[in-house]
Amino acid sequence: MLRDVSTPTGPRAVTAVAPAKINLHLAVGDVRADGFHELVTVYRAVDLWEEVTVAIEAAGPDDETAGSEDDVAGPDDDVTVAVSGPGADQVPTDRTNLAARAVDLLREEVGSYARIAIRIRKGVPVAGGMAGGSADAAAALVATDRLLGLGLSRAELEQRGSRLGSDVPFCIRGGTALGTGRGEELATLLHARGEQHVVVALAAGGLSTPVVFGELDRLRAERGAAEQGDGRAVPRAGGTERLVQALAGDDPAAVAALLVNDMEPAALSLMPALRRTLRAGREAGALGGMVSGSGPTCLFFCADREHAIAVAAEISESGVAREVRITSGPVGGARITSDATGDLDHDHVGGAPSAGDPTGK
Ligand SMILES: C[C@@](CO)(OP(=O)(O)O)[C@H](O)COP(=O)(O)OP(=O)(O)OC[C@H]1O[C@@H](n2ccc(N)nc2=O)[C@H](O)[C@@H]1O
Ligand SMILES: Nc1ncnc2c1ncn2[C@@H]1O[C@H](COP(=O)(O)OP(=O)(O)O)[C@@H](O)[C@H]1O
Repeated sequence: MLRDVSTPTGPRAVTAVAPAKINLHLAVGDVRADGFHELVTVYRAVDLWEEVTVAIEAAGPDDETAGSEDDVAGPDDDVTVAVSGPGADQVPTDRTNLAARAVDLLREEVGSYARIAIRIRKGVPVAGGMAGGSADAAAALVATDRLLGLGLSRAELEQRGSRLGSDVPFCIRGGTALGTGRGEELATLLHARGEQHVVVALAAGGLSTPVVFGELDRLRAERGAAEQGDGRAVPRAGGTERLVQALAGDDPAAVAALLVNDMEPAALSLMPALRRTLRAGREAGALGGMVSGSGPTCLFFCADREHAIAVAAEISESGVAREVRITSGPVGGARITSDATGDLDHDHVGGAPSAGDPTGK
């Protein structure tokens, strides 16, 4: 099954893209014994993309030693990572990079010694609650599978992805899906085809996902005693049925009325300035606004693209956001955009559909 990566035939560099996600519904349950929280979420892939190129620099000397200890974790320079685009300086370039971990996972599985160069172009806000790192892992898995000739199915790639992060399987799958477990168990929502146009307001700085989950636990514990009715309780989202029904239709206002994010109070507690951002979006006439996942990016849902452009302009003018973008969804999941022969050649690397383009188009 494993292609001989030392031969000059076949792709020597593969580029894949993977989309950002938003959570239209994010219900967070209690923390589990493994430290993760039980989630019920409606994921949607939107038109902001990470682009990952995975290239073979040189093959290892003796693939026949596959299975020896050496091939399990190669020396540090076996996999190199270069990152470009907005926020690149906040992304690790060592083996902890999720794209590098994805490459390692597949190399380890087949005992490949190939030296790999990874190039990431960021198009998703870093640490913004839109799964940029997970999208890197998703794109890297898809690209490495092709590069090493593994031929894994989408389901097999998603299963590998779940070992790298809860959001990774969805970044592979794309579209709209119900996520359960810690977010990695997916069921595609085939009828949820209504399009959403969304204004994305980036904050100055990021929020750490585990810190926001921790803050939610803290708030719930602190206010738990008050859940009898003094209004201080941290709300918990109900079921997804009505939202799923609304997503099958073409009324963006009906969808906007049903958006919910249990993590929002925790993100607001850690970054109170986000209240101003949410207020600015409401005042700009958005149909609905919410913090994106663990934040601090805020999302504003609009009637159509023209409406989104108007809302974006007003939010931008109000000065509450570091940067404002427009995007839409659903879009598909991770896919290969270039399967080049020869050394890593950036002129041949297909551009991500919208990486770095503020309009998302
Ligand atoms: C909250 C969500 C909502 O989609 O995304 P973001 O908004 O951060 O992008 C996700 O659950 C984030 O998924 P992801 O970023 O892949 O998280 P992981 O790497 O799996 O986990 C990072 C850490 O977050 C916490 N975590 C994550 C998922 C989960 N269901 N419960 C958790 O408590 C754990 O502390 C874990 O160690
Ligand atoms: N490719 C990557 N590999 C590893 N970490 C990453 C990668 N991209 C971003 N990060 C880091 O992971 C953390 C979360 O980033 P990101 O995935 O962009 O946001 P979020 O988890 O909020 O959706 C940040 O600290 C960021 O530096």
